[in-house]
Amino acid sequence: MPLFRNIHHNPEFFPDPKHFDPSRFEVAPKSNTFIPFGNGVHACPGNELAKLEMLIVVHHLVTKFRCEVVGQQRGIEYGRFPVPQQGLPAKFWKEVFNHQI
Ligand code: HEM
Repeated sequence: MPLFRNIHHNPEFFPDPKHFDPSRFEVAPKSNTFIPFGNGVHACPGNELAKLEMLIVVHHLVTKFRCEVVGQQRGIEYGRFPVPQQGLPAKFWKEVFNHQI
């Protein structure tokens, strides 16, 4: 199995790879350099479901809730997948928005 983390942290493909910069994806990455769901015969079969779930969760969070991070952030832990060190405690509250289309 390829080491996806190494590919995703290769500065040749992702300059300053440890810097959280979602805007880097405004330009599509070079093919076969961004493979969060793996590839080949064992590529993740839950790929499309996972993306749909993320889209639904983010949609509801940004349209119905407000949030803020509680306490200080302590960096990123680089295991097989990057995760916030000691979790990412956050507070969410429901907000009533006046959506007029
Ligand atoms: C953000 C969410 C997810 C990520 C980043 C992810 C990532 C991955 C990765 C990197 C692999 C290994 C691919 C390889 O070996 O080349 C994998 C395998 C797998 N994933 Fe996911 N996955 C996610 C969600 C899901 C979901 C929602 C399901 C099922 C509902 C799922 C089911 C599986 C299964 C069964 C395998 C093993 C496939 C095999 O060995 O043939 N995954 N996933």
